[in-house]
Amino acid sequence: MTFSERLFRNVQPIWNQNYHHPFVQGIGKGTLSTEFFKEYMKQDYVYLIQYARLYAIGVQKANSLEAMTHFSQLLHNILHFEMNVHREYAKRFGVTEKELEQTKPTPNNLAYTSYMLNVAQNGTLAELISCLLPCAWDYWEIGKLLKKQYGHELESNPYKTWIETYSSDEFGAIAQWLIKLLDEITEGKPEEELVNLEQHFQTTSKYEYLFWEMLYRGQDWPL
Ligand SMILES: Cc1ncc(C[n+]2csc(CCO)c2C)c(N)n1
Repeated sequence: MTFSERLFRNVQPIWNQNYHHPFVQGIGKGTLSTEFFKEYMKQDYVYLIQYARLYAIGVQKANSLEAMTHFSQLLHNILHFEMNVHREYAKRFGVTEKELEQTKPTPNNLAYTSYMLNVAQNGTLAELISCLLPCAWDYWEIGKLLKKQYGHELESNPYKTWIETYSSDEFGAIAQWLIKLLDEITEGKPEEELVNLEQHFQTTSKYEYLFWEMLYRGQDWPL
């Protein structure tokens, strides 16, 4: 079994919770209120700004020119394409780009990105990938599952673009490339190191769940 197969198998209890989360299901059915989705776009926008920095650190820590080039491509794509989905939705819902950019991250959002940035800056390339992979992989799985479950009524779903984006082969290819690289660089590594990497993978998977929770519960700072 490859390391990524082990990660995938062990993370299922967490990812299942993500998939069944009422916020995610609301996107799939198209019944999630505009107000909720608007808040999600705002929080996710500032999340992606921080996430993009992880790819920049990937450029810095890459173990080959090929990996370096790929990380820089991912950095470009997130800034120009994925964040554009957010900008388009925001425009549709009357949120300006400035408003998006100036969103204050909630406690969970800030904790999630701070955790990844800390590991990325102080850890190895394998640690960096273990942290950022659940985000790319789990969303692809969610996108595919929602498309399978609700694909027949997608035309009338206001969140169609979101579902189409994350279930697409292009997004799948991002996760697949990260998986391949992680499997390559962890081959033959001692169990102790793999346990540490799996810990990062599990932690950021739990943060993915907490991201949906914070949106659903309207988490904010107390003061
Ligand atoms: C909280 C949160 N988690 C995951 C994603 C999805 N996502 C973010 S970056 C990326 C890979 C892009 O190269 C993917 C799939 C999101 N938007 N928001």
